[in-house]
Order: sequence, then C-alpha cells, then structure tokens
Amino acid sequence: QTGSANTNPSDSADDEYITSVSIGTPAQVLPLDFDTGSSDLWVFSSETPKSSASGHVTYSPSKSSTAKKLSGSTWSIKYGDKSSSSGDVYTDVVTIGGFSVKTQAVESATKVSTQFVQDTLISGLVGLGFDIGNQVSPRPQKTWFSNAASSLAEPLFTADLRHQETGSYNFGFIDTSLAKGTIGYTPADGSEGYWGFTATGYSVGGAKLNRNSITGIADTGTTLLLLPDNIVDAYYNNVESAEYDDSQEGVVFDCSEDLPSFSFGVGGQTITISGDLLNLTPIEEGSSTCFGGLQSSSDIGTNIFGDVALKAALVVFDLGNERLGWAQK
Ligand SMILES: CCCC[C@H](NC(=O)[C@H](Cc1ccccc1)NC(=O)N1CCOCC1)C(=O)N[C@@H](CC1CCCCC1)C(O)(O)C(F)(F)C(=O)NC
Repeated sequence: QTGSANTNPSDSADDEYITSVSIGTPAQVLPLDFDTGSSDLWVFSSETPKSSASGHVTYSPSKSSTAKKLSGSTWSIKYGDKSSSSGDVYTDVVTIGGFSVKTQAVESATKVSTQFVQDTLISGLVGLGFDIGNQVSPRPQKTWFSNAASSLAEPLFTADLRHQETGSYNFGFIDTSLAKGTIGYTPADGSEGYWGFTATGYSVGGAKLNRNSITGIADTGTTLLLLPDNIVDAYYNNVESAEYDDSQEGVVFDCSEDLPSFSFGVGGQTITISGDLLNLTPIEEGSSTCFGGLQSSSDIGTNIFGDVALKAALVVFDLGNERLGWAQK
C-alpha cells in the first residue's frame, strides 16, 4: 500500500507548506503543516478557546463516531521559533494521501501561542520525526508515519517541496521521476527525534566542494537553511549589497542582486540550491530589499536544512534503513 498527498506553499515566501488531512468519521478535513522536525500530530479543535480558534478549521471529536478519548493523556510542545501548544489526546482514523491509520493519536489543542492563533492558514501539525520525540505523557504516542510504516509497501516517505508550486509527500514509494539526479543515501540519526545527518562539504557559486562536514537535520517544518557563521559569511561575501539587518534579524540584500548558488555534498551526490531559491522574499511588500534564505544557525545549536534546501531536492526519509536519500531536482 502507498499514499500520495499534494502540498502547497502557504505564501509568496514559501514560509510553510500546507497539506490536507482527513480526520474522523465522517471525514473532517484540516490543512496541516507536515513537520519532520517534530513528532506530534496536533490540531485546533472544539476544545481550543473560541477566541484563539477564530479563522481556523477545527476538529470536533464529538462529531466523529470513531473518536475515542485517550483518558489521562496530555501533551505540551515548544518549537524552535518559541511558538507552543498543549492539550489532551484522542485517537481517531487519520487519512493522508489515501492511506488510513485507524487508531492515530490526535492531539487536541486546549492552548495555542499567538503565532499559531495568527497563522490561520494551518490548523496544526503532522509530526514526521522519530517517535522518541513525541510529547504525550504519561505514555508517548507514535507518529502517523510510524503507525503506517509496517503496512506501507516500503517503510519510507519522500518530500518534494517546490518554490511557488504544488509539491508532494509520497508514502511507501519513491517516484524517481521527480528527481533529475541519482539518489545519494547517508545514515540518519534519529536519537534526538530529528532526521539528523552529515553533509560532506559545501561550495558557493558552483566551485569545487570543500571537505568541511556539516552535521544538521532535514526539517520540512523550518523555512530557512540555517548554517554556521563561517559558511554564511563565505556565501554573502559574494553578495555586494549583503548586510546584517538587526530589525529583520538576518542578512538582507538588494533584490536586484544576482545571487550565487550554494551546494552541499551528501551521500556521494552534490545538491545545488540555485541563487533564486536563496532569495526568500522582499522584507516588506514592494520593498527592493530582500531577505536571505541562508541564515546563521549560531544561536540555535543545530544546523537546519529547512525548506530552502529541501526545495532543491527530492528527499527520501527511509525509516526502514535509518537513512536519508537526497537527489538533485
Ligand atoms: C529556530 C529554528 C527553528 C524555527 C522553525 N520555525 C520556522 O522556520 C518558522 C515556520 C513558520 C512559517 C510560517 C508561519 C509560522 C511559522 N519560520 C520562521 O521562523 N521564519 C522567520 C524567518 O523567515 C522565514 C520564516 C521551527 O520552530 N520549526 C519547528 C516547526 C514549526 C513550528 C511553528 C509552526 C510551523 C512549524 C520544527 O519542528 O521544525 C523544529 F524542528 F524546529 C522544532 O522546533 N522541533 C521541536
């Protein structure tokens, strides 16, 4: 068995990617953010304060004949961007891309932080990280993919995120036609709940890859490519107008600049992110100053290959073999 779901950028900056998910009987369809950087499936619900839920599609367990309360269970999660949510837990049928998991833990939000209240484009997250990262207590729950893996043709999923166009999350199979290059595989470290891996080197503007390894995570839930200062500086030294903007908390430059590409090595392959994928967006509507897709990871503590990097590749999240595959797109 397999599943295939389309995913769409939320806005002109590809800030996040939205995928429709069916929950319950009859189906309640919610727009959710698939996130390989976390391991909880949580939703805005009938239990979310009305003032917070305004403008959001919500899940009502009371309207689902297959919903069951997981009594005594609660959850609470804090994300890298300081957003947070918490609540209680139900189990229900969850269908993604035509594949159904009958008894999936659906974490219902009784509290959501301001960022989530304001982001009416999504009604929650589908965590696609490792089960060890799940935040339900007293008994941690499995992710949708972990529950699905044993029934899928292959225990893997792929992410094909695209700039300003529809992409896909495929479960149980690899559609190699989505990629131009060969898929290079490298071991994945799930010990922290993330899809951790080590890139073997990098280069700017098509130069030869150096051999400076970069350890980080493949994270569909993070917008940017976040790397160490030495790499960020090496890149922006090639961008005449680049400067750090305190108010934007990142490097900005003239939107008219012709940005160099950025490449990294992984699994014996080279993934090249084109210059235009590295220009995220004007800092404000109509501004001629643009915000960089590559920014510093120095105050985070880990390097993050987020959507800016993932848009250049077909990425295989292979749970069965504990490995990540990367192919140029
Ligand atoms: C500091 C490094 C991580 C920052 C990362 N967040 C981000 O990357 C958010 C995502 C977002 C987009 C649109 C609207 C709202 C949020 N974007 C963001 O901070 N920016 C600011 C810079 O310009 C680009 C957009 C994050 O916390 N990612 C979470 C998942 C997100 C949480 C907030 C809602 C969207 C999903 C994560 O799970 O991927 C994580 F791994 F970082 C994490 O915190 N795991 C526990």
